Amino acid sequence: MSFLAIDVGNTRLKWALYDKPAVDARLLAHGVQFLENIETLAEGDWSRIAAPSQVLGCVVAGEAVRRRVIEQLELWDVTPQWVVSSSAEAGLVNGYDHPSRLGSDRWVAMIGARQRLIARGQRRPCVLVMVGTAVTVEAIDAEGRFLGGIILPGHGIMLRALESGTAGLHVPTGEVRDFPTNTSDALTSGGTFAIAGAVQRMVDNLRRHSGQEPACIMTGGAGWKMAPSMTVQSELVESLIFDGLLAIAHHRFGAATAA
Ligand SMILES: Nc1ncnc2c1ncn2[C@@H]1O[C@H](COP(=O)(O)OP(=O)(O)OP(=O)(O)O)[C@@H](O)[C@H]1O
Ligand SMILES: CC(C)(CO)[C@@H](O)C(=O)NCCC(=O)O
Ligand SMILES: [K+]
Repeated sequence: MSFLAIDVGNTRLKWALYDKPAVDARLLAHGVQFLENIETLAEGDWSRIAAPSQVLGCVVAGEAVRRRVIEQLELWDVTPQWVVSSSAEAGLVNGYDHPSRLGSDRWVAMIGARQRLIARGQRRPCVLVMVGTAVTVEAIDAEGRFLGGIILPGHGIMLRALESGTAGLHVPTGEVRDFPTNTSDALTSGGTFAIAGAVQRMVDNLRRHSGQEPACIMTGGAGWKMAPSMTVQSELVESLIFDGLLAIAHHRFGAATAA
């Protein structure tokens, strides 16, 4: 009955094992590996967990990485399924020009966010921020339609771009300050304000569009670093991609299992 959910980002693979493919599932085990260490999974972390009966993943790291993950999954007699963004799934409608070109991590996280609001009886517009290797900021209306979103470089990419494009910006990580007075603080605050400012702008856009105050939900490996510097009130939910994978699995496998 157990269900393995996998999120393969551009830097790290995150996995979580649940007792069933359903929104009320219990977490049994979880872990994370940098992409360069994927080959250790079958003989390492995954050798210590019970064989899952279903596997559902989302991959944005490319086909070669996906194949390396599939090789590790050969440890068990299970055929993994991979989420491809579609025009509608699990209560969310996709407004992208070409729905399948939307990153599956964005799609899955939005499904997780929508599910979370509905569970609380909050049918309100929502801005979803995902802070990973890249940062995405999505707008979802009160009816569950993804209106559109933005992609910007993550903190690490911003810093590396500045380091490689200039002579004088090789400095240690600094602090976030309102008025930075040294290079380290100026760079760290610049990256942080870029992300916080982009979120503020999307919240303004969505408020203007919908005439309602949007909820703001944040997720991703570096979400906790951004949380203290946000200018809009936001809720940090570390597990949003897994919540989304559970919601999709619930629709795909759960109904059949319960019948
Ligand atoms: N102070 C900071 N604030 C925001 N982001 C930061 C900060 N410091 C580092 N980062 C960036 O956060 C990025 C994402 O971190 P992490 O690898 O934990 O996220 P992730 O969700 O696992 O990423 P992915 O899913 O893309 O693999 C890193 O590339 C790092 O550059
Ligand atoms: C934007 C990222 C890198 C965020 O992880 C990923 O969702 C992706 O590769 N997306 C494909 C392009 C798009 O979403 O429009
Ligand atoms: K991600």
